[in-house]
Amino acid sequence: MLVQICVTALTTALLVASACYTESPPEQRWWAAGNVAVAGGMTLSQVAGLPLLLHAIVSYGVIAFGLGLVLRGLRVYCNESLSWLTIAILTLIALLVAAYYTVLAPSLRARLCFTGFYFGLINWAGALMLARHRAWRVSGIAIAGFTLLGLALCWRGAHLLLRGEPADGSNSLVIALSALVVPLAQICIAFGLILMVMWRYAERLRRLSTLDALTGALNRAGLEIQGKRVGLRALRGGRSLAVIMIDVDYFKVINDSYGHPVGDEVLRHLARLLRVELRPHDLLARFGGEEFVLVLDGVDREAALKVAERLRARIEYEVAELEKLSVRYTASMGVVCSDQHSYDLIRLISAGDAAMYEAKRAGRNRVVAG
Ligand SMILES: Nc1nc2c(ncn2[C@@H]2O[C@H](COP(=O)(O)OP(=O)(O)OP(=O)(O)O)[C@@H](O)[C@H]2O)c(=O)[nH]1
Repeated sequence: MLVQICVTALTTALLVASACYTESPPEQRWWAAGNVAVAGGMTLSQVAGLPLLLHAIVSYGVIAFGLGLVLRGLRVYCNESLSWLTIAILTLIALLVAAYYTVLAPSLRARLCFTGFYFGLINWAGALMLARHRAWRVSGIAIAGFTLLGLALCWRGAHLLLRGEPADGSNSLVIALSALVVPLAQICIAFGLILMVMWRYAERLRRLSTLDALTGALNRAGLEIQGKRVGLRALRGGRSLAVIMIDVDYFKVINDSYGHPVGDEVLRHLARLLRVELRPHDLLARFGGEEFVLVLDGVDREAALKVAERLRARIEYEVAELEKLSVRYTASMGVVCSDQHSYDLIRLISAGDAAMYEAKRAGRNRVVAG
């Protein structure tokens, strides 16, 4: 039990330290608070000489409360919530049953059996919550930890139920094994939870570094990474790759007439409109100021021209409804395809750009093939 308390203290310190980072998400704070409560409850249950109320009853309530906070953190991580009422019920059940087997029908065996099964089930509920979220690669270690801890606790409970008083079984293989498995599972859970948060940070950073903050389209870095992938895929599959360069006409006039915030809204409006018209695997990137790029896999020159013409007409027809005003705008487009050029995205973009400028020179609001 001393090993278990030491490991609990260590994993709690780890979770608290990681939750102290100012940008830590709320779930991490719930996990840290929950672990502090569990560690406190375990210590209370082990300190001899404490009043029976604290030692045999309150301690289990505190552990159940701590596990409730951990569950709340897991729900927050999965973008759901767990009410305080549920946590209060979890705590109350532990308190009432512990009180029953301490005061009304005193039995250490029954109390330990119940808490083994009860805390085991709560840990399984944690594993289930994460499993339902289906991010196995990210939360696999934490799921394994919760499952293992639940298994060890239920196993201990079942052993006590079948074998009699804890004193009889304290030297048994089951108790020895569970004393090994419980700390191992606690370490798995602590590292698994921290890993989940780190993974989320990494994913957020990756998104931030490849997406344009204003429109949500890919930025140049994102286009470079994903464009290369799409180009290779098309080349290997023997499919055409089309690029459409889109540039808003007289955008400076929109900025100068209505102000930069309205110009920004127009760019957002255009990105939304383009996204709606595209297939899920097409790429949309903001190439610079008011210029966007579309990369279409498996689309030849004729089909790309049709797509561009459809988009041009849609942009011309649509009205960007902003807070107090409506703005109409048009766009010029340059269309190129790997059939006439190469699969090299940089070359396709520069050829598409030349075609787009041709469209500008020819009077704007038109599509030119390169
Ligand atoms: N609101 C806003 N304006 C931007 C942004 N990036 C670039 N711009 C503006 O976009 C305008 C681009 O102007 P120009 O290059 O002259 O192009 P244009 O007015 O669209 O003219 P043509 O392309 O020839 O039809 C400039 O005024 C830039 O300040 C942005 O993120 N938001």
